[in-house]
Amino acid sequence: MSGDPAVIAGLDAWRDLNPLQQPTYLDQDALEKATAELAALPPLIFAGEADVLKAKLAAASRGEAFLLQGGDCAEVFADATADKIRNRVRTVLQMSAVLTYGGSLPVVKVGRMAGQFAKPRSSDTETRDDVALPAYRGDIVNGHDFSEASRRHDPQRLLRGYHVAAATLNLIRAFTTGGFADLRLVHEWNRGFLANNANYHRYEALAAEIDRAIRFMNACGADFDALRSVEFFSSHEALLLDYERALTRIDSRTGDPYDVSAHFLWIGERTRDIDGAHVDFLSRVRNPIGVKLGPSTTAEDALALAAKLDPDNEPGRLTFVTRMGAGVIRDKLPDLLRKISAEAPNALWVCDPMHGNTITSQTGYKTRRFDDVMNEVTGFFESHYEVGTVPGGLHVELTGDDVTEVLGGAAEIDDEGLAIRYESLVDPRLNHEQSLELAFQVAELLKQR
Ligand SMILES: O=C[C@H](O)[C@H](O)COP(=O)(O)O
Ligand SMILES: C=C(OP(=O)(O)O)C(=O)O
Repeated sequence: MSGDPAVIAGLDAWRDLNPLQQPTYLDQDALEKATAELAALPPLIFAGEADVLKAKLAAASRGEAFLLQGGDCAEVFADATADKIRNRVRTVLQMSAVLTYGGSLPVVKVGRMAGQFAKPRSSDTETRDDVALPAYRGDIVNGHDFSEASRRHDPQRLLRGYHVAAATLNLIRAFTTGGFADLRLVHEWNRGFLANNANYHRYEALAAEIDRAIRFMNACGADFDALRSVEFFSSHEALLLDYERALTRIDSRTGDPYDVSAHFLWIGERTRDIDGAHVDFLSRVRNPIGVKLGPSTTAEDALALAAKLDPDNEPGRLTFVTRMGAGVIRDKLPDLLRKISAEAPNALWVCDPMHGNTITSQTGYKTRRFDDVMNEVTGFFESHYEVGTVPGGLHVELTGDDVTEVLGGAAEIDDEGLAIRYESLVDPRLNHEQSLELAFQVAELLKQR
């Protein structure tokens, strides 16, 4: 038998399991060359950092912390600019300040960033004016332009994805450890936003309270070095198994495999088949991992996933991300929680209020209503409070920019308003102000714990 730890760990078993939602590469040699190059590149994260995150997620599952995971639906290579990355980081930091202060809980900050490049699609093709081309599957697979050349699945994009992820993560690390994330700048993060918006006024008031508390503690002689930097982790859907496999390494400390493309990886709703390739692959790496649970999830499905992905019930290992839809969460989730919590007591439960609430606007945009998003979050908290389990976090598609992709919110974006700045290439994201509004409302729900 081979002594190769990757073989022993079965890291290639997924190849025999007909993975869903994969690109179709016409040139297999080019794919092999690209993945060999990826496999020789340095890791994007260290296994020890993934372990630190795991311990923090374990705290969240016990109700001692709260997970905030957010970022683009699909990161775009051309948008990996300093401004856009800073805006997203700042949005997560501001939301986190609101949640920490309002909920009196540490917030674990995880970006859907530095690798969220691949998208599962409902259809393999997109048709415009009788021309059918492969669907856009994210910048790591093909281009968004509607031409044959752009939509071709190109393995070179795997390498570009790695380098853009590395540059993004580098800047995130600089922002979050170099002083930008210092809690004493809580006011600065709000600078430049519309003065006449209720959510920004509300944020200013909260920032003033935080300032006062900091000044008080300062006067008491507290040491504020710890406020200078924050821990900020990366995550993405582990969809492209050629990419994830090439970035999976054996940890020299423990001899265990870790997927070093991000700290946290999740399995999407479309690829969570218990016998499928994605579940098999992520069951074999030691990162903290998540799995999305949509409205069709049965207790048996979730129990089987827990048994396979987290057979030892390891604290912080498994996160269930529910995305039921505002209309059904109160019917579905309490029952699921009752049936699963005894068998998987250490699983962390997180709410994704976006993916069950997608609609098409009258003007033809793929959108969501802010009220539905909020309604699902409220249903999530109510379900946990009813059953006595822990509502442990939030997973949202958001941007730091002033886009108009989600209907409603304090700015009351309406059907016509969507056209003003609809920039997402796949799913609609909360803009900066809607994200803050969500955080304020979630802080209120956290207070009821
Ligand atoms: O982000 C989630 C999915 O990739 C997305 O909702 C699929 O969108 P589609 O139904 O337009 O393919
Ligand atoms: C595709 C996604 O979600 P889901 O798998 O829940 O549909 C996503 O989070 O990008």
